[in-house]
Amino acid sequence: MKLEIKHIQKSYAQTMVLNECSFTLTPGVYGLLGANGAGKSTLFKIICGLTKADSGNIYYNGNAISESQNKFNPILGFLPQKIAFYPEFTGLDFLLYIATLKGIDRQSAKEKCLALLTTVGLIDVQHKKIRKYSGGMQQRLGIAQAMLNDPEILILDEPTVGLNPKERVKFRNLISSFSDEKIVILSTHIVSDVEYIADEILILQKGGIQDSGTPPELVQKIAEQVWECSVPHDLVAKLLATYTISNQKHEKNNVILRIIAEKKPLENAVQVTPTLEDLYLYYFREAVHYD
Ligand SMILES: Nc1ncnc2c1ncn2[C@@H]1O[C@H](COP(=O)(O)OP(=O)(O)OP(=O)(O)O)[C@@H](O)[C@H]1O
Repeated sequence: MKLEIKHIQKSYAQTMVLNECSFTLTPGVYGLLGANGAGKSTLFKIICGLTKADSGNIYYNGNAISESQNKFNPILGFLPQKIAFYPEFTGLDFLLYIATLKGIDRQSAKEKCLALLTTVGLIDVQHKKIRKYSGGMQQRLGIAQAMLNDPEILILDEPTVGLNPKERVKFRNLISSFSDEKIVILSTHIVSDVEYIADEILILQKGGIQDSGTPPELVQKIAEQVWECSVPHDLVAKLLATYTISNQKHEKNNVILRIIAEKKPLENAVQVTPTLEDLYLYYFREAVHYD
């Protein structure tokens, strides 16, 4: 199973969003990391045939999907960033409706919907109207609809938005159990969500995949560039303006700063083991603001 994204180009008016974007996915879980506006949703919509690329193509097992989107759709599951629910539908009715749209036969549809509602922890509220669901419940229903056709390729745009910590853990387990022999690609701003489940991280920046690798491989790139040091409170503002700071812990008399820098930033700085969170800051420092 192979999904190849080749030379995708996409602009909106004068803004180039994707520029010669190319990468290949085989079965596994991929975390797509990118700053706001990097083009993650655009890329997903192009793969799903909801937005047209200006040029380039996508191949599934060697076949260009633009020429056979209808054949490709049944093996695809997609959770868009903003899903349009019918608020007066119940959770079960909504899934049955999506099952009809996906062409799942009526007999197995109900069975599948109930099984998925159980998996995402909504079975007890299956007859409740969606407008009464919390944000996290709606998100879980969105994840369920994406999985309804047991897709070979599952694309989830910010799937963990609105989930509480307990739901996040459940989500990770759900993806791990689902991902066998499948391609799962998810975007998120919450680095810890992909740190544990993604086999590979893809860094989307400047219109293309700038870097990719397992979390330990990627983190290795900044192995000697993460420092911790204790500084007085009145020095923090100046250091924030000078360095990329991935964390600050305020203590009674001082502040412990975690600084990403090629050279030792302060006399008392000690090198520490980098995390994926540090790496995110390293790549997207220009896009991160503290104001
Ligand atoms: N339909 C559209 N018309 C014009 N510009 C668009 C359209 N869709 C997206 N854009 C712009 O393209 C860029 C990429 O947007 P996209 O939503 O793909 O990024 P993203 O990485 O998913 O961002 P976020 O993490 O904020 O959701 C942004 O500058 C956005 O404003």
